[in-house]
Amino acid sequence: MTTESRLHHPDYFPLWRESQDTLIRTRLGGFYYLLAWLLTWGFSSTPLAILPLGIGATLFFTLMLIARRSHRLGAQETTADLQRWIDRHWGLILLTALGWGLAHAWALYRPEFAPSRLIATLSTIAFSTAMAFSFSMRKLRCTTAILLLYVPGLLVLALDHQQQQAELVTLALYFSYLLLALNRSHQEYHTTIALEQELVEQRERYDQLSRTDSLTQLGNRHQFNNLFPTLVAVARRQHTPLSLVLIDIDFFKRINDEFGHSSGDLCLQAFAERMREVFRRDSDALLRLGGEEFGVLMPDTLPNQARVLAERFRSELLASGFSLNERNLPLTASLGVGSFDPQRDDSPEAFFKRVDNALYQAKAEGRDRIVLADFA
Ligand SMILES: Nc1nc2c(ncn2[C@@H]2O[C@H](COP(=O)(O)OP(=O)(O)OP(=O)(O)O)[C@@H](O)[C@H]2O)c(=O)[nH]1
Repeated sequence: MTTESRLHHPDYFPLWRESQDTLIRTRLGGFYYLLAWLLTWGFSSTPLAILPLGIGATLFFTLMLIARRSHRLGAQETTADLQRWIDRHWGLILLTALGWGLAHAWALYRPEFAPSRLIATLSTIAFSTAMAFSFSMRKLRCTTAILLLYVPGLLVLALDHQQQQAELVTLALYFSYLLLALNRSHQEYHTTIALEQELVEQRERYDQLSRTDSLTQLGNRHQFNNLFPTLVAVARRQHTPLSLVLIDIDFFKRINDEFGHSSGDLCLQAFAERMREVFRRDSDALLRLGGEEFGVLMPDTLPNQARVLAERFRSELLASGFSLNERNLPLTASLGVGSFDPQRDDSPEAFFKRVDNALYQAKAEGRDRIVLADFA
């Protein structure tokens, strides 16, 4: 199954979209955590005196950056693959958030960070704001990430709440705003996804309609034009058989003339139903190519198998005719049957022409018969 066709599956699309969004939005994040730490450390009063801590935290944020960047989204096969990728990526996001929350708390706690504590606090506000707006696809996880960013710092401020009251209250208020913003952003995100999904499904429906003959529900000429060259190319490349049966109803004009156009339509529908009963393989493509001309494309079908099926179709049609208003009318068809032969057919058009000539010959020889293009 291609990604394109999987996207039309209602369970697959939201996860696929979410993983794409997560990937795009996480790209820059890892870098800014590292930068914020380097600034906080570098502008502390004694960066060299806290070298082990400085290097340790730098390594941690570098590692997180590399892990995020290298956690790529491959050609994910199933919804379970996507779900696993999203879970793992959230693991990285939450771990980075915890790392930064602790770094911020440490910067608030230790006096050597006094000159750079504003950098750390501003960074916490920036990271949690970005989190609330950019990662709102999962509310619980995003709330956890904001808590991990915020709570360690708030706890440190609370320890010394007499001195830090203003900062503590401001940060706590901003925190409540972030939770409200996250809630709204979460709803907006999922409304947008639902709309997009509806569009994808609508496009699929229109696409299906444009490929289907509305009277018989078989594939139409447009579908044939798309499918035929592709199947011929596959048969040529993989050396697999491909058979084509062209069918034309005999004297169909008489039905229209004698019983009216709507009876002619009923006849075409019954004819298509009969085709579905005989050519039953999933891989067979049943098509209405024009007025009363039909085609069956049969991949992986040898000439003899195609001939047997075509003959069965012809004889059963002859035997049963067409029932109209409790009357049984005679109904026959002429058929051209052929298989793609790379030695003889240098193009899809040449193959079609060969089978079409066989159909023409079946008509010319008296109708209600099969002519094999391979021997014509
Ligand atoms: N009811 C109906 N008739 C259609 C439709 N499309 C084409 N036709 C009719 O199909 C008839 C085809 O007539 P012809 O091409 O002379 O073929 P035929 O009468 O089947 O004769 P042979 O093919 O030579 O055996 C015409 O009368 C068309 O109007 C359709 O969608 N509905």
